[in-house]
Amino acid sequence: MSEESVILEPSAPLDLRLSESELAATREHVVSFVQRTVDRAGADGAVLGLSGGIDSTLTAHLAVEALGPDAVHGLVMPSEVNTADNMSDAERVARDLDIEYDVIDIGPIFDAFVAAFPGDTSDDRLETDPLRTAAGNVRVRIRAVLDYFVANAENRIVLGTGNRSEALTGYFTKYGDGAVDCHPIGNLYKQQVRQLATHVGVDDDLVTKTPSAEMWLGQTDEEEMGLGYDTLDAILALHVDGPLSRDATVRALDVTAEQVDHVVDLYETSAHKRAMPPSPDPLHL
Ligand SMILES: Nc1ncnc2c1ncn2[C@@H]1O[C@H](COP(=O)(O)OP(=O)(O)OC[C@H]2O[C@@H]([n+]3cccc(C(=O)O)c3)[C@H](O)[C@@H]2O)[C@@H](O)[C@H]1O
Ligand SMILES: Nc1ncnc2c1ncn2[C@@H]1O[C@H](COP(=O)(O)OP(=O)(O)OP(=O)(O)O)[C@@H](O)[C@H]1O
Ligand SMILES: [Mg+2]
Repeated sequence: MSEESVILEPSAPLDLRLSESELAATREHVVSFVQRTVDRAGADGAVLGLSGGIDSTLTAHLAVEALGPDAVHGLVMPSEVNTADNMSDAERVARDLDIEYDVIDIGPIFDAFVAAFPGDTSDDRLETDPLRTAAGNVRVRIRAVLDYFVANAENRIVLGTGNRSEALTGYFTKYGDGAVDCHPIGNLYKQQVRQLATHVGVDDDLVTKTPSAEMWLGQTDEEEMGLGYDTLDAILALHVDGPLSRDATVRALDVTAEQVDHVVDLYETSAHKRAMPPSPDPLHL
């Protein structure tokens, strides 16, 4: 973590945990959602990217429960900014679930994109924003292209792995990891993703791993967003999704007004990522 970044947690975090019976109901709800979505699409199964992170691991577990291992295809898509540990965890998940999977090195595809771009794409520039984010988003979008190649070729749908915390803050790449056919765990805050993962039997080291988009070396979600998931989830649940005012949220969570404003800003500035691209109203000439 860089010296200037500070991740603040509330002194009294909101307890968003689900009870065992709620976890069982949520599991059943998501599994039947995946079954229904595949059925309605007339598809033969699903494809998803496996990163070794908890969102894709939980989604893969629930997809296998819904469709059976033969109907789930995983893609592990490393590049030079992914850690070997994460990629071997991704393969471990596929092997443990007994699903078909491919490992596709996206490094050469990314290099071709960079080589085709007419501007200065020297390594120094690619490691500094705004090009660092732009380049990371290219990697994410390359994975989406490969997901859809498999979906088209094998009559599958693409399963997204986005959760509610990411959706409400816009913490995903538009038309990258957001380019999917459905989000099975899209109603769960990150804390609930971890809890459901434990409930369905995901290994503890995967549940407790530090969340990272791996768009560049050393990236972590919490450092980039400027607050920890427990704080973020609590503010989302009470204020953005819930009825509490800004001041009541500050009092209830012992967070600062600036933290609440920061989350509201993430929510408001990412509205375009949660909507269909707009066109002007029809003009009847
Ligand atoms: N108001 C508006 N109305 C319509 N469109 C608007 C817009 N503002 C920006 N845009 C468009 O959106 C673009 C910016 O959005 P986008 O291209 O997504 O790029 P951006 O949001 O800048 O970057 C993606 C963010 O998501 C994070 N991420 C990505 C992938 C995975 C994960 C993870 O958790 O694993 C996290 C990543 O670390 C980064 O912070 C602009 O360049 C513009 O084209
Ligand atoms: N190297 C990769 N290979 C295959 N898929 C990937 C890779 N990196 C990211 N993805 C896909 O993009 C999704 C979004 O990444 P994200 O980091 O939000 O989720 P995660 O890695 O599953 O969990 P966490 O947020 O805890 O790191 C992943 O769930 C996965 O489907
Ligand atoms: Mg990740």
